[in-house]
Parts: sequence; structure tokens; C-alpha cells
Amino acid sequence: MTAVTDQKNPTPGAQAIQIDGLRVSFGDFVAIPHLTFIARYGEVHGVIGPNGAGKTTMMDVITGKTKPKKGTVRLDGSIDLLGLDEPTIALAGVGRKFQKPSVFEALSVRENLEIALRLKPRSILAELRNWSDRRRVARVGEVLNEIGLSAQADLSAGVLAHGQKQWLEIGMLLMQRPKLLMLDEPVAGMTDEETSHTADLVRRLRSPERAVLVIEHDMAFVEEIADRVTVLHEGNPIFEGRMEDARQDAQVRAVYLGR
Ligand SMILES: Nc1ncnc2c1ncn2[C@@H]1O[C@H](COP(=O)(O)OP(=O)(O)OP(=O)(O)O)[C@@H](O)[C@H]1O
Repeated sequence: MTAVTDQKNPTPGAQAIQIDGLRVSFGDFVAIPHLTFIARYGEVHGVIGPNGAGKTTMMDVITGKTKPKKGTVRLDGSIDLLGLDEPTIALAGVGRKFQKPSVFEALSVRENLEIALRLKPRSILAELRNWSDRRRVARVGEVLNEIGLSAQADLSAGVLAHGQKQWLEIGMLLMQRPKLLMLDEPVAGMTDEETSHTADLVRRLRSPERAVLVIEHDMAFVEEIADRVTVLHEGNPIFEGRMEDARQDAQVRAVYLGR
């Protein structure tokens, strides 16, 4: 098996995830007939489309939750994700945040981030054991700053507002330095202020060593954060490009945005 935890740093602009000829069916129902999709390092990529378009199914295939009938899914150009199970795919650098936050409510914000470090694979754990306390504290501090929760570091996660819990969970994923970070409807249920803060956060997540995939139905949010969008309809990509161009596309308007 590929040594998934020991990859070189990604090249900016290179393909973080490459899906080719993907076919997914559930019994007789074909959810994704033949999908080709690429997400690149350094970009925030929005995946949009009507209910049932296949957005979640695509993420489920990337994370190993759903196995397709046909196709290939590669991380970093070389790692064949279809040959790996879910935990190994996570260790290879795929982080996914589900819609509902699942932080450890009884622990402090800082402790939640420290716990996320402990979920690292064994080889990296060995490395972390050699980290000085100072280095570990510094890494937690960096992420606290990135997610805008430094002032709440010692509060119980349970007392945080809904939006803050979502940011903390993104921080827990960041502790693992994912190559591909997938966010499933990150602003669902948020206030306007929280949505705007989340847009700032997601824009800051753009990094040459990371690709960010965002599924979202809030189009104003997608327009603020996405370098590129793919519009899915009945499992097919019907548009790829800038959000402002998607709004003008006749087919996209017919099946989704113009409705
Ligand atoms: N486990 C399953 N068994 C049967 N059908 C499924 C299963 N999972 C998904 N589907 C079907 O596959 C299609 C794609 O679903 P999917 O959840 O990927 O869409 P989506 O674009 O994420 O939609 P939404 O925006 O509503 O979340 C839908 O018709 C759905 O009913």
C-alpha cells in the first residue's frame, strides 16, 4: 500500500483531487452516471446544484463512505482513494466537516484542538511526542487565531454559539493539516453575521498546500468564497467556472439558479 502519511508537499495549482469516469448507483438508481471532476491546490471550489444532484454522494465517494461501480479517485495525483478504507483516507489528508457540529462540549475550545492532534496517525504521533509543549501550544494558538476563537480558548465548547462551534470544528480539522478540506453546508443555520465571519474564515483557508471543497445552497456565500464552482445536475457536471458566469448560464438557470 502507498505510504499515505508520508507524502511530499503539494505543488500549488496541481490537482488535489482527480475524479475520472465515476459511476455511482444505489440498487437500480444511478445517482452519478459518469463524473469527471478536479479540485486544485490553492483554490476554494464550490460544488452546487439542486437537491439530489449528487453533491453529497461525490463527497461520500471521496471519503470512502460510498464505493462506486466504476471510475478512479486520486488524491495528490497518485493516491488511489478507492483502494483505501475511510480511516486511511482521512489519514492520507482528507478532512470533512459535516453540516452538524460535533465538538466535545464538555471540553474547552483549546482541549478540543489538542484532542484533534491526538487523532493523528501513529507515525505522526511519534513525531508529536517529540514536540515540545511550547511547539504544541504554539500550533493550537495558530489555529485558534485562524478560526477567530483565541478569546474563547478556555471556555467550554458547549457554551459556544452555533457558528463558533462550526469554526471550532473547522479548527479541529485544520490541526491535522488536511490536503483536501471538504465543508458540507458550512453556513446552514447561521445568522448573517456568522455567515459573513465564516466567509472570511473560508477565504483565509485558501493555501497553496490545501484544496477546499464547499457544498452550499447559499449562493451569495458561494460567490464570496469560491474561486471556481462546479454545478451538478442529476450526477452530471453541467457547468464549471466562476460563480458570476454560472449565474448567466442558461442551463444552470434552467435547472437551479433561475428557479
Ligand atoms: N444510500 C442511498 N440509497 C439510495 N439512494 C440514495 C442514497 N444516497 C443518495 N441517494 C440518492 O442519490 C441522489 C443524489 O443524492 P445526494 O444526497 O448526493 O444529493 P445532493 O446533491 O447532496 O442533494 P442535497 O442538496 O439535497 O443534499 C438522490 O436522488 C438521492 O435520493
